[in-house]
Amino acid sequence: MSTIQVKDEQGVRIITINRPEKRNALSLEMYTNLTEYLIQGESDNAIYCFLIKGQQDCFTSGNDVADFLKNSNLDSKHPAFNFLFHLLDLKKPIVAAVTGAAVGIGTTLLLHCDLVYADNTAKFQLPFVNLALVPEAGASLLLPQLVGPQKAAELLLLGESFDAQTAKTLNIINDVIPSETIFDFALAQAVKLAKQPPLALQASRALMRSNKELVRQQMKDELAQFSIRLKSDEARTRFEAFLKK
Ligand SMILES: C/C=C/C(=O)SCCNC(=O)CCNC(=O)[C@H](O)C(C)(C)COP(=O)(O)OP(=O)(O)OC[C@H]1O[C@@H](n2cnc3c(N)ncnc32)[C@H](O)[C@@H]1OP(=O)(O)O
Repeated sequence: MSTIQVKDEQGVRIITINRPEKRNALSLEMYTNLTEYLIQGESDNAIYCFLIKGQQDCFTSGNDVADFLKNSNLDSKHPAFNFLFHLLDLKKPIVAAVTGAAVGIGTTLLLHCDLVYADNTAKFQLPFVNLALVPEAGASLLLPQLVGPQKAAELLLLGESFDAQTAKTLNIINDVIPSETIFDFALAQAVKLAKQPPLALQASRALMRSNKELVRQQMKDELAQFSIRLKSDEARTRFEAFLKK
């Protein structure tokens, strides 16, 4: 079974993260596949929108922590960061359906999505500092803009988990949807987007993201810090502690 599954339906490219035994932790190969599916979908004239989801009990636990230990050399071509830069440059809209854990990049990628739905099992967390790292995906810029600097400091510097209701109050997600219907609901919303006039949809989306170059620069600055921190003793100690647990 592939760890990233893809299915095209009613003009929507549905991307499902599928590595349940590791709580959908994202390996290098999974990032590469995610990026390929985004690139293919962008150039496919029959695709108008993306939907990203995980399993019913887990969205993604974020970057594979074991990979952090094995591959500590980072640049913009690293599969995780390459994926994030492609996400930034996407023209077609993205819907996300979050169920269970959405940790690290599992939460920050949502800041690049257009419509985000979660169920009551969703648990968001940004444990970058806890892992002796720094935020990525432009979260150090986008999150303070979205939730205010004090709340962003609480989420990013303390790195505690928060639930779907909190995420809704903070405007990180659009709505909380019952677990039984969340995937159908998210698909229906994606199909609605797919039926909009595509050029107007994409042009409007681009206008709403007029700070894109600022976000790109922030992502480059984050990457520079991230790669320094990733090699630090304090980070390696945290990764080893998690893996030994
Ligand atoms: C550029 C991007 C950066 C980032 O994304 S930074 C964030 C990195 N992610 C994390 O730090 C999250 C680590 N995972 C967790 O905190 C917990 O897991 C969860 C809260 C997500 C779920 O907890 P529970 O339901 O108790 O599951 P469990 O027993 O901890 O994990 C089950 C198996 O999955 C493996 N696993 C979970 N998350 C990861 C991960 N992120 N990287 C590698 N492995 C992971 C475990 O080790 C274990 O495996 P075994 O059954 O072999 O012992």
